Amino acid sequence: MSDIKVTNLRKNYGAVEVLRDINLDIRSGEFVIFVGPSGCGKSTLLRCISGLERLSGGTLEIGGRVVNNVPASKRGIAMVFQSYALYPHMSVRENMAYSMKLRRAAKAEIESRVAEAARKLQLEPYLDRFPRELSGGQRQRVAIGRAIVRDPQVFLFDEPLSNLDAALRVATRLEIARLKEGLPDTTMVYVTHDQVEAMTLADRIVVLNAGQVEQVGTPEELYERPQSLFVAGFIGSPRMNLLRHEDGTTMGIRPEDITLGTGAQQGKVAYVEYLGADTFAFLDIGRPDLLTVRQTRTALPDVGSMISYDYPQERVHRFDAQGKRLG
Ligand SMILES: Nc1ncnc2c1ncn2[C@@H]1O[C@H](COP(=O)(O)OP(=O)(O)OP(=O)(O)O)[C@@H](O)[C@H]1O
Repeated sequence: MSDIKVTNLRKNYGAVEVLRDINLDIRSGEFVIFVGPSGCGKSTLLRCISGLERLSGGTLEIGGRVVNNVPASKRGIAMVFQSYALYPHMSVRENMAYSMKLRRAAKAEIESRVAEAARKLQLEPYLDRFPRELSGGQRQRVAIGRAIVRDPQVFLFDEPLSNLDAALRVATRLEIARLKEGLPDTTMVYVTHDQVEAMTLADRIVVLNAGQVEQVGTPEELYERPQSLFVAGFIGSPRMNLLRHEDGTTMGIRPEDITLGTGAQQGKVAYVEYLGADTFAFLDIGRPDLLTVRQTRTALPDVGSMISYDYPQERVHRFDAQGKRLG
């Protein structure tokens, strides 16, 4: 069992409270992703789970055991960072074998574990290369392989793909998705600021805001039923249109839920963005913010023209003056 239970966790640096009142239940084998704006405390929470940081309050349990005072090396976890930190003078094989050698594991066991990890991560052709002879994506896979070899109960990832270029990010993201399929019992906790990673990899996403949990849910729950204005504006790109009413309540409508060329409401096309499969039209509807409309494979409206728009009432999200979801 490798479930993680966080109860009333608090973390201060001196007088500065970075995390407060964090309560989380991460099930054994679950893939959970922390997202939130820069500085909200994602990495700090991950480091508290790993044992790299001490909690200022609350309890942390891994596999039913309180680990507040258990050192990082004894928690049965492996961590993969954004900087892969491979040993430059060791081959891929040696890098992956190193932790088991330190533990004085039997040679045959080391070999079979390294071979298994290399197979899972498609690193077999590179086992005798040195890190300098690998691409960034391959290096990151070696770093993941090094962690797999240790056979952790819990895998922690801190923005593992953020140093990779766009194409490698996609390829390595798919590797991580496959890895997750191949390790169904290993609990994975992952920090990212990339929405696509969060939406595609996570069983559940934890949205953090200023050191507190804002909402926990499946990608679909967060997208379809954001419980607060904060989550509504944070999850989804381009972001949800948020129209504030005089009574303080806010109405939200996602760009893809609006149709152009129909309906009684009108806006002036301020500009359009053509992205190939998608087109974004930005309408001036006499409010401070432009209305973003996402269309797929339709003719571009003319900039400067007036156009009608409509949206189904059942796609509208409503929030009270405190930013809480209504209904
Ligand atoms: N050692 C430290 N001493 C003091 N403050 C710290 C320390 N480490 C982090 N902080 C502060 O704690 C807050 C949370 O930092 P953290 O790195 O967890 O944020 P994050 O959500 O991971 O941000 P990012 O997305 O930018 O990486 C920040 O305001 C940061 O300045």
